[in-house]
Amino acid sequence: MRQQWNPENSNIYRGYFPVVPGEPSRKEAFGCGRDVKEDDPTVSKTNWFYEKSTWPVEDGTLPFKEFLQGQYECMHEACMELLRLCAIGLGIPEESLTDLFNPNPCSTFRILHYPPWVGEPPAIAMLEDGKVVTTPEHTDSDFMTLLTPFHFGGLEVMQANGTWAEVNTRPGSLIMNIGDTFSRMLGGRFKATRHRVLDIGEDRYSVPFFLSPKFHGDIGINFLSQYTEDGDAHVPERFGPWVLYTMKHKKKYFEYKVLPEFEDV
Ligand SMILES: O=C(O)CCC(=O)C(=O)O
Ligand SMILES: [Fe+2]
Repeated sequence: MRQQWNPENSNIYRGYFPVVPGEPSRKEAFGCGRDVKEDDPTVSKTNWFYEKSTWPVEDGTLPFKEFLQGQYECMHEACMELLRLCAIGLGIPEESLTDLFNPNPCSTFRILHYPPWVGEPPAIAMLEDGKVVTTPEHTDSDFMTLLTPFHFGGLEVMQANGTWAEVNTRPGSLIMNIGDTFSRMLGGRFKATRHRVLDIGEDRYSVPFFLSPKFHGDIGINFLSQYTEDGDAHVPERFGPWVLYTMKHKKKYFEYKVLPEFEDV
């Protein structure tokens, strides 16, 4: 469990977080990343984006750590392939987006459990039409998300006309969401997907892979003009400080409320 909920633990960012009463987001989750090399000189010790993933003790019945680490790499590779296709579609060199994730992406692979509301949900979770959320509407702050929803319903996306549409899940398929980082770099040419999760009245599980650039990756605006020599000049900006500011001051998700500041230059 993260330090926020168990002061005996040193992990701040990776690991388990519990259901928090009174929050409109009703979920518990375990998240892991790809560990950086112990002595990587490019990674500051105070940078908790790169803290080592923490793992539960295993009893041998399920290779939990090995399975999740394997799935992380599988999802990472799928994202790289999708980004090569995006680059081709945007008319820029094939590896111009994948470079942002090499060698130390800040991505998180998360397994999520949404228990149904028990009793009356807090007013903050209720929608006007009587629906109840277990995750309020939001866009993901990352670059791109690949989501495994299994057969569970409950996920809704906002359409271009401003109305909500239910996502029909197909077991064996993935859902791809564009995140704020990618959308902002492209001046909104790819739109960040606004989405929310509704209470389905029973336990719900989903597995998102939040693809995030390396801490020093340049995610500045007008990204394309570096290649097209067209439009306003690119403004370099590092992913880490930008997303930290967004998470702490703009989005204020309960699971990130107490993230400490750090200097990493
Ligand atoms: O559980 C889902 O279907 C979506 C999860 C989600 O939107 C998120 O964790 O950001
Ligand atoms: Fe999301």
